[in-house]
Amino acid sequence: VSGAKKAKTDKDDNNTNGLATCRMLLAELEAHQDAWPFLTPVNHKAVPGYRKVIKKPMDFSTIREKLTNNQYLNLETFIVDVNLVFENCERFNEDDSEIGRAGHRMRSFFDKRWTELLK
Ligand SMILES: Cc1ncccc1N[C@@H](C)c1cnc2ccsc2c1
Repeated sequence: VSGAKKAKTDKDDNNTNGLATCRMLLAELEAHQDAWPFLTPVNHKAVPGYRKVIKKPMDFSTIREKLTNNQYLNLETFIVDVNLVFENCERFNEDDSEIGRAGHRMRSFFDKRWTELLK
């Protein structure tokens, strides 16, 4: 029947719980030129003290895994993990270091992008 209202289903609103936004933001983080220190879990065997100092390690590949396994309820829980990457970086690395500077650049990039997307 023409004009019949189509039932709204999740697949229609492809940004259910902001997960499409999470996928877009994560792809941009992974592609960023300053992402290199954050692409894989820090190898605590190769980085003395890391396991003791950083209680909740996080990196972009782990976030990718969690997103793929549907472990993020919404954009907020995703943003908590992304911010954990940057908090760990600031805790362990000097601001005036290669990794420390990369972390600051990545954090300001991310803050700008998700606030733009949420406007
Ligand atoms: C984010 C972070 N925080 C503290 C220590 C390491 C790292 N990143 C790892 C991948 C890493 C591990 N090893 C090296 C060696 C040169 S750069 C680099 C990066």
